[in-house]
Amino acid sequence: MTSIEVQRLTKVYGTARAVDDLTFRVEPGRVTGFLGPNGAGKSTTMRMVVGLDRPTSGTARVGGRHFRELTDPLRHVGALLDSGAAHKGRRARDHLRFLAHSNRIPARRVGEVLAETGLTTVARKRVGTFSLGMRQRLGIAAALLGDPEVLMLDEPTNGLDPEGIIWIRTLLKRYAAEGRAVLISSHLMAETALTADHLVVLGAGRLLADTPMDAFIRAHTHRRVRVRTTESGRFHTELVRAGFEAVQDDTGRWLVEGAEPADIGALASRHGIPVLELADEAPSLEDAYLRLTADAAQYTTTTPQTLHQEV
Ligand SMILES: Nc1ncnc2c1ncn2[C@@H]1O[C@H](COP(=O)(O)OP(=O)(O)OP(=O)(O)O)[C@@H](O)[C@H]1O
Repeated sequence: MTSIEVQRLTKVYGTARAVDDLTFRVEPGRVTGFLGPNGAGKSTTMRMVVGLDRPTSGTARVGGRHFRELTDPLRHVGALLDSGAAHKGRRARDHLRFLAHSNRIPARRVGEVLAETGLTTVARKRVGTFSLGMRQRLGIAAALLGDPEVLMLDEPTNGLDPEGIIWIRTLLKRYAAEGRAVLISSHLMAETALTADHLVVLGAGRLLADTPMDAFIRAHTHRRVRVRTTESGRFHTELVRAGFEAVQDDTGRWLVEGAEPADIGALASRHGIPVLELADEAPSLEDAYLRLTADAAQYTTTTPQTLHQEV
């Protein structure tokens, strides 16, 4: 089983450190979500993994080897970094045939990946006539062509329709379940929460978190209970008296921080306050991510040398 190993990886453009002393591993058997604000260094890291950019220092390896040392690299690493990479005048099938031939991949794989990505009926069309979503599917088909142990996709859902988004989610999970290493960058938090088991989060080129999804959400959010009552004012008074912190949303519901529904239900009952709604608000990946990146941005402006690493 193969992993991606990034070790003290640094890329400097001029005076900017696009990637800054980054160390993490993408383990086989799970989907790793690669998150970070625009310009955090995700694409640059991925480009260095597949040898499209040269590190200023440090290493990025696949199964212990540099990408350039791999024979027939598409058979080891499938990558989608730029769905516009295929020549516009070329037919989709010919594009894949060329890639298969140059990587000594059996020609039958071309038909298989066209079918897998839903492109069979447009295989003879020129790439220049493709929609954004079709180009994205072709990029994914190219990544899958060599039946690789490692899959690395930059924003795989870009341009995909709702059916396509479910399809790629299912495919990535299946690949991981087969023991492959899967790394996907994304800005779509709800989608990442459904797809990834593990997260690597960057901020300004540095590692902010390398942690299982559940642990990440737990570490950066509080549980909240949402309550609607007919006696809002009295309920709030009793909450405060019992030591709870609560804010009211614009629908009049109270959001009680760090509370359990049973405690809040019991409190309301003790004081004879009718409860119309009582719900556990599951914290989201988006909440956790925004909290972490906001904290990190604040921290970097004050103490740039000692950015917290949650590894
Ligand atoms: N070829 C280049 N020359 C100069 N600077 C570059 C180059 N490529 C990337 N950068 C800079 O490196 C930093 C990291 O960019 P990168 O594209 O890796 O971020 P990203 O996390 O993938 O962002 P996004 O979420 O917007 O795709 C940015 O500040 C970017 O401007």
